[in-house]
Amino acid sequence: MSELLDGLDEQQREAATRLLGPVCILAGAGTGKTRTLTHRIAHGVATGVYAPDRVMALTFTTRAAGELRGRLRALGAGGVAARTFHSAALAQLSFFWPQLVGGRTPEVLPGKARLLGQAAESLRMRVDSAVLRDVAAEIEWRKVRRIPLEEYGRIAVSRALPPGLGVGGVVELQQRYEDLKDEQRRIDFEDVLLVTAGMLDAERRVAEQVREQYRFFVVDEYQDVSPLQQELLELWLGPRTDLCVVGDASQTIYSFAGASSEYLLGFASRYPDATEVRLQRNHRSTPAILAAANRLMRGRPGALELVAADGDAASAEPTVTRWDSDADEAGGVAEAVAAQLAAGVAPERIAVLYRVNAQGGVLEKALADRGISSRQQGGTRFFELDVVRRAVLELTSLSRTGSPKGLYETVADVALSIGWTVQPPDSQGAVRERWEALNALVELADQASEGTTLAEFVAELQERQSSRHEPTMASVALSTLHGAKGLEWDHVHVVGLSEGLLPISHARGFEAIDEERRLLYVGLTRARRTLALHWSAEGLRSRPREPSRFLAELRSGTPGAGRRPAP
Ligand SMILES: Nc1ncnc2c1ncn2[C@@H]1O[C@H](COP(=O)(O)OP(=O)(O)OP(=O)(O)O)[C@@H](O)[C@H]1O
Repeated sequence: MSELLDGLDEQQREAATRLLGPVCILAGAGTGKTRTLTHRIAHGVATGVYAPDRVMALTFTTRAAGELRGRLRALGAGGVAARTFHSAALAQLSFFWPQLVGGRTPEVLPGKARLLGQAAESLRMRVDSAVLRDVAAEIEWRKVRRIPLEEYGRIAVSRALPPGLGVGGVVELQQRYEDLKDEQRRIDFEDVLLVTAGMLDAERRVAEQVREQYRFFVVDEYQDVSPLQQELLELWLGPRTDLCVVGDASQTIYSFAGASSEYLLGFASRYPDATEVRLQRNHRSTPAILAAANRLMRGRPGALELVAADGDAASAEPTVTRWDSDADEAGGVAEAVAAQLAAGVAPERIAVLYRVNAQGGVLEKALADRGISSRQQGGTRFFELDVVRRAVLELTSLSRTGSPKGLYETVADVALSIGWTVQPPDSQGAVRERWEALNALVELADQASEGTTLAEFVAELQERQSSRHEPTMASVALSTLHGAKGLEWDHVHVVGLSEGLLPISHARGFEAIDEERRLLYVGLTRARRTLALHWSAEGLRSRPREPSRFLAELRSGTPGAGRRPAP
């Protein structure tokens, strides 16, 4: 048996050896989806079942595509295409457009706001940027579901539309936006998929050529597929069935963007001959954390019962702490983080998670007040930080002219010239962040394998930049629950577990509340070793708050719940 299968558990191996035909891998949080997927592809390539350039691995984010590419390369399957739906479609569109239509491919709009503003102006509608944002969201909602504008006009009456416009206004604005876009020969993000699907559907030659190129398809995080993406996937496949999907219905947290776990859960009925494999052995968290996570999802469609791969019976129960106010909560969490750091935990192994971005600021400050550096996920990207840009620029030019020193010394010299020091600065905030960033670059150079040249190192930095694969900085992670998807930390704090924050106040109705439940589930399952849940009893202007309904569900049978953590 190929040694690529050695590091897999039994269920993972079963999934990784089913190389042909329709395969559906229902995989819970922390069960090693990416490992299974990448080893499956690499196994297929190593055994000669797949020609690497005929495999297409699809993801939903650039970060996930980059991670997949990196892992496949490391497993000897670097020739496999790992792309987002969007980039795969754009590549095909750019290739076929000049042949079919002639001329250059239409420019893709970087966002909708500007053109929507022009559309509103030409209709003499007075709307502010918040309304334009809401209308842009409506356009996206409609297009990823493949709903024509006329039909949208009929269903929009039951949608929460931006104030002041009415259904007629929203439809009119959307129509004008589409017209302007056509006049200017531009397309938007969703059009990339719509136009590519249209092209494949209408032009047999194009469909045949694309199908000839790609024979085996793999989709990661399949619970996030939208009707539009599903349609494109079916067009890519044609009559063939060599499709492997991996997903977890309990982690569907992008319904607002069109994600639907229906396709994942309905796979077996669409492909009656499909092989279905369930991954339920969780390699990440302790049994106590998994018990809480399982309780939260019990009875939900597609929920998988997670079992700890290493059953450490002595694992600590998740704690629940009530605080008097948000400020107390932030201070208390910062104290708890300080205690974890003092006990020797590395900062990058700790995360504080919350529902909305705005909650991050107060936490960042509370941590900084205690001399703890933190980093908000989704803040300024690593490679966009000023010092990192300068360092990459200098390293790139040095790689061309050549450097007399070894890789580590060269990178350290460049970092020193930009302000890095061997010892970290005492101060926090921006100074510390710059230091951490340069230090992360120096560490990358330190960890590079023996004999890596400067040119190779620079190429790796560029690959990391394009795939958003950021090096780890020695700081505590602050992240929204959405931003935490796919990540893991030893110690996780989730704050704001009160009604109105989680579930968030605008989540009304069973479906919307269930999406909030799944968001919390994603948060809980990020924790490897300890999980601390927090809520505060007083909101803005001293308004009293109730604990989140989800806490009651987690609490049942959780002995440590309801108590303050031990000092
Ligand atoms: N067979 C295995 N043996 C040991 N560790 C494993 C195995 N499979 C996965 N892991 C580890 O378990 C953790 C979870 O794996 P991974 O991140 O791939 O899971 P996932 O299914 O993508 O999780 P999620 O959906 O929750 O983000 C990782 O730390 C990974 O290294």
